[in-house]
Amino acid sequence: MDKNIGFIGCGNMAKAIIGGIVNSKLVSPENIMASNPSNKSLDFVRDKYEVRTTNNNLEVADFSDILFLAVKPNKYKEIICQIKNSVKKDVIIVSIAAGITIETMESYFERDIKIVRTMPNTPALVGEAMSAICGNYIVSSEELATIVKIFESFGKTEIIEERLMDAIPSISGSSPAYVYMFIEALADGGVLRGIPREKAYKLAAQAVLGAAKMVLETGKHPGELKDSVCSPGGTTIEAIYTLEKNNFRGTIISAMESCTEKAIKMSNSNK
Ligand SMILES: NC(=O)C1=CN([C@@H]2O[C@H](COP(=O)(O)OP(=O)(O)OC[C@H]3O[C@@H](n4cnc5c(N)ncnc54)[C@H](OP(=O)(O)O)[C@@H]3O)[C@@H](O)[C@H]2O)C=CC1
Ligand SMILES: O=C(O)[C@@H]1CCC=N1
Repeated sequence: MDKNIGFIGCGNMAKAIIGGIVNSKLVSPENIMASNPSNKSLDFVRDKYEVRTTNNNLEVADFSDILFLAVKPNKYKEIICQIKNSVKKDVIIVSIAAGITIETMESYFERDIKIVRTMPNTPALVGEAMSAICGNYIVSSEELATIVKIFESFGKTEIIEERLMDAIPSISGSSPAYVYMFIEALADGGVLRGIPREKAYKLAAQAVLGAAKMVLETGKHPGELKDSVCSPGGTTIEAIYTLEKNNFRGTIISAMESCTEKAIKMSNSNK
């Protein structure tokens, strides 16, 4: 792709996306530039992915046809005020922040500007991100398709109505964290019974990967797939009974509600 892609902020999420894009070879490293106040993560992406780096956000603003704002949500106002007069006229701004609406970003820019609001996740680094995407009224369908192509270089995408964006962290943006906790718990349970820890992580993580692939590739309902694991009178149904008694599903849905409430609160407070 013949576009310059910039990243203001080079933390966990920017590093994952840069790694995903470079690994996919969609864009050549010299067409990617990242800025950050401290050098550690810049040195990392420069050494590992051979992308351009700078401490100067304005240099990235000036360079980019597509500009990712990869800072914390509470920095968006400050960053947009800093760069708004330095970005290219037709730049597409890509937000990856939880809890910042398109309307809020438009108000920070104080003029018509192309904005695509997204919610990716860190598995971008291994080409397995899940990203929700929506554009503002100025972004054409071709421009949105270009952004989707970039996100598809490091994972899967869904176009989502903006009114649903505050619910996306709970299901795919933040959920890798709970899945890691689940994998850690599975491994601990194995270690409790004498399975060596490294083998326990592999056994647990591959079981989660395989189960996720079954949902995505068979198209079967997760309940049907669960039933096929539960031999009558067998081991699995004992585990299911314990999970149900301990409100496994209710606990996950409650956690997701907390996540979404936080995103809504952030969207309101960032206005
Ligand atoms: N982590 C995740 O799983 C996901 C995160 N997101 C979103 O991604 C965004 C970034 O999150 P994440 O990567 O986790 O956060 P990090 O804290 O890892 O990264 C933020 C980066 O911004 C840098 N920064 C701070 N101030 C400035 C500035 N003035 N100019 C340029 N860069 C600056 C920080 O540098 P320094 O450390 O030197 O201060 C840091 O490297 C957030 O908006 C978040 O909502 C979205 C989906 C998933
Ligand atoms: O914790 C956060 O706020 C960010 C957004 C989604 C994942 N991490």
